[in-house]
Amino acid sequence: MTSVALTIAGSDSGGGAGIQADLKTFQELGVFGTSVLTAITAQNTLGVHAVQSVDVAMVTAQIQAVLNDFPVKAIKTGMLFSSEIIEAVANELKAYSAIPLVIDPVMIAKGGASLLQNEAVIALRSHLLPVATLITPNIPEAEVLTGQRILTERDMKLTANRLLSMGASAVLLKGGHREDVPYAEDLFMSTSGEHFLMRSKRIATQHTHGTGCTFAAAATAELAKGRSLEESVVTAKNFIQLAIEDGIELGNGQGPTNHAAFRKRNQLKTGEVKLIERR
Ligand SMILES: Nc1ncnc2c1ncn2[C@@H]1O[C@H](COP(=O)(O)OP(=O)(O)OP(=O)(O)O)[C@@H](O)[C@H]1O
Ligand SMILES: Cc1ncc(CO)c(N)n1
Repeated sequence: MTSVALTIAGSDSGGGAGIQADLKTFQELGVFGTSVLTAITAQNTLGVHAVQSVDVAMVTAQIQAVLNDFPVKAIKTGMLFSSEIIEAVANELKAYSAIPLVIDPVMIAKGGASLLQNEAVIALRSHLLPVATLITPNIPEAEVLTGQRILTERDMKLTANRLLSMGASAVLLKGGHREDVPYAEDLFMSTSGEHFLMRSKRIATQHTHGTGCTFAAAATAELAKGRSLEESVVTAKNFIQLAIEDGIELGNGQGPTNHAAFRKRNQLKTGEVKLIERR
């Protein structure tokens, strides 16, 4: 049977992030993608030029339309924009707690534009973090969620632990923003005690628009296929590594990654991503 995943996120007219990145990633990983739009952004590789949120009632109607009809096996949230939308999403998903839920706590686009209203951080923390099967913050997002500064690997571990104590079942803290190390290293930690770092070569490129969305969407697709959390994040890391490595130079700014790279190579490049400190 075809595996189905749902993304609840914002539209990126530039196609590299948001709903568009999620649907492309689902498709590349062999999963049927459904979507609920929370906001529309007028966006390209140079930045976010305008944002308009979707009415809360319309967000709710989309979620009901999808979940009442499709056998959704994993759900991902991305840009949620306001506390009203966060509350509505949390409320609608209450009846579906058996479906794995990946929360990508999108706050700020790479160019600096805000994709989440300041006061909505509280709603994210209180309504979605506690029901997350996996939360995938980047370093600045994890700092906002916990109030802890992250400068070192030790800080990453302390912060991931803090996010678990705030209610998430597992945390994947992305290290893309750490410029003090020559590699791109993400930390996985779960309440079951599992813990490892995923290290890959840091690629020298400015074309990293949508890396976070793509990573979380790949993990969601794998969960929809019934893979374990650990397998899903490892595949997602391989997927994003190849997508960045095979970047397609489009636009005049921070370009998108190549969502087709993983399938094109048709295999995991073993050795590309190292798992370290596995416990
Ligand atoms: N230059 C790079 N080379 C290799 N991997 C990278 C690079 N930059 C980011 N990554 C990887 O991409 C994934 C996404 O991390 P990142 O911290 O960039 O997310 P993000 O800031 O949420 O992205 P965005 O906001 O653009 O969606 C992580 O697995 C990270 O290790
Ligand atoms: C719509 C949207 N969602 C998420 C991001 C974060 O990459 C973005 N730039 N745009």
